[in-house]
Amino acid sequence: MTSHYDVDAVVLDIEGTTSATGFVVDVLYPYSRSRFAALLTERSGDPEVARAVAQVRAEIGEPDADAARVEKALHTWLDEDRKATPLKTLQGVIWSEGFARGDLVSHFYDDVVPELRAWHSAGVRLYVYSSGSVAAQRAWFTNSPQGDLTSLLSGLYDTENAGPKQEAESYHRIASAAGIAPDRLLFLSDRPGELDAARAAGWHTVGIRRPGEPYFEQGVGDHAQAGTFDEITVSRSTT
Ligand SMILES: CSCCC(=O)C(=O)COP(=O)(O)O
Ligand SMILES: [Mg+2]
Repeated sequence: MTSHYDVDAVVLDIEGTTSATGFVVDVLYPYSRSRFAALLTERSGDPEVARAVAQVRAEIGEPDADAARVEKALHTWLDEDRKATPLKTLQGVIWSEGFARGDLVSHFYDDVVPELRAWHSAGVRLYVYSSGSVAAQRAWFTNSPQGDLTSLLSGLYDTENAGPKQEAESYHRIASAAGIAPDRLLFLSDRPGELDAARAAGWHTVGIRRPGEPYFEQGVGDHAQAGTFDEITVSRSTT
């Protein structure tokens, strides 16, 4: 069934929504896993790396953890697919360099990019809100099989600049940063907890349910749902 939304902006989750979780887990995760050790030992003085390492140490409650212990924690979080902010920051450093080097090309489901172009042409602003870091998001949209998509985007939000994805406060923060009223925002995500938080902040929500994705069987509760982006029509009235 096609649903229609009159909104000023659509905010996009990535993994499970625009793009396949399998691609992230099978391609991106191994790429970062094999490069953490070098990053932690050779670039510990980089401010972004140092800040993330301090966050890992705080999270595991070991202020003096050495590089090997930090690496072990990162591997455990990877195995659990835990969306920990410092893990995502360090992955973002590694991935953005991998994309720039041409080692990586991102993935978008076939229905996504044509709809993003159509919504953008209709004057609807597009934002990303993902657990992946802003650096990773930028690299992801720059290096897509369909070319550089960053001109479609008005802003990028992650758990560092907006907060946890399952807390309503994060969605209030994004609405206020974007200068858009909550009821003029539509959030697309595969995870019911994220959709619940967005709705609690007054946003419209559509759960994206794609066969084979981790949340497909669980469903998206009582949120509106779509299997593909072309089941959603979006426009922006100017009155
Ligand atoms: C380009 S971001 C890489 C994917 C990732 O690491 C991630 O955690 C995505 O999570 P999402 O919140 O988009 O489901
Ligand atoms: Mg997701």
